[in-house]
Amino acid sequence: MSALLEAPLRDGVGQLGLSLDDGQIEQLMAFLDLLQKWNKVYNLTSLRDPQEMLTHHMLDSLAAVPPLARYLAGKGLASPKLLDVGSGGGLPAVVFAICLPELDVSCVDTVGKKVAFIQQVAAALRLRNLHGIQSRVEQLSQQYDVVSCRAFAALQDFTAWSAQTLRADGIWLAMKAKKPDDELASLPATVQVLNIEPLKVPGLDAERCIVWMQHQAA
Ligand SMILES: C[S@@+](CC[C@H](N)C(=O)[O-])C[C@H]1O[C@@H](n2cnc3c(N)ncnc32)[C@H](O)[C@@H]1O
Repeated sequence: MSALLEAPLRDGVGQLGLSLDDGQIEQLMAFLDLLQKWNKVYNLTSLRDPQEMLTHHMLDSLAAVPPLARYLAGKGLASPKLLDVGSGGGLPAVVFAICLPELDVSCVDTVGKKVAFIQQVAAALRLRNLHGIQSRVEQLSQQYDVVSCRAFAALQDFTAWSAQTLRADGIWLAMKAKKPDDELASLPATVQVLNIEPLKVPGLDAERCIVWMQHQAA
């Protein structure tokens, strides 16, 4: 079924200016298949239509890859580490791990079966840079260069609950629909907003952005 989605996926990847090899396209397609196959068992997403999964989940997540890649290239880190908070079925984490093989991606979620799904995806797609952690993010102590989220929580909760996991010189990447003015206004002085970057998702006529934030220097 989802083989029919390969052409629109390749088209979207092209529109985003991403250069992915055939192996990476195969991994993205295989991830879509696994999401569809296990959705009912693991309750990963409310979307059931494969075409919607492509646009609303996969292309939506892919749209954040070029900005993330630019950030990582600018930092020049030898082995960057990202934590995706509340990653559920692996969005955007699995897409990041496929497109950026040099990035080590950890997914934290409270729900064991969602973490089991991430581990299953990592094994099936041979993604050695993808890991699942079952925990509340508040209970983690390891630190990361980038801490991301999508459809997780208001910015003030996301940053408060994950603050101890972000290195002093690290960055938060929060994927949002339209610019969340109320949430931005509620952020404490300890969080500095660096940029609100609009995203254009191929095939989706909707507002999307990344809110980039960092620890405010004391
Ligand atoms: C709406 S889902 C979003 C899933 C995915 N990021 C996406 O965009 O489709 C939010 C996820 O956050 C997880 N979650 C909620 N509170 C959490 C916490 N304190 N720490 C870690 N995960 C949490 C939930 O179990 C759920 O899987």
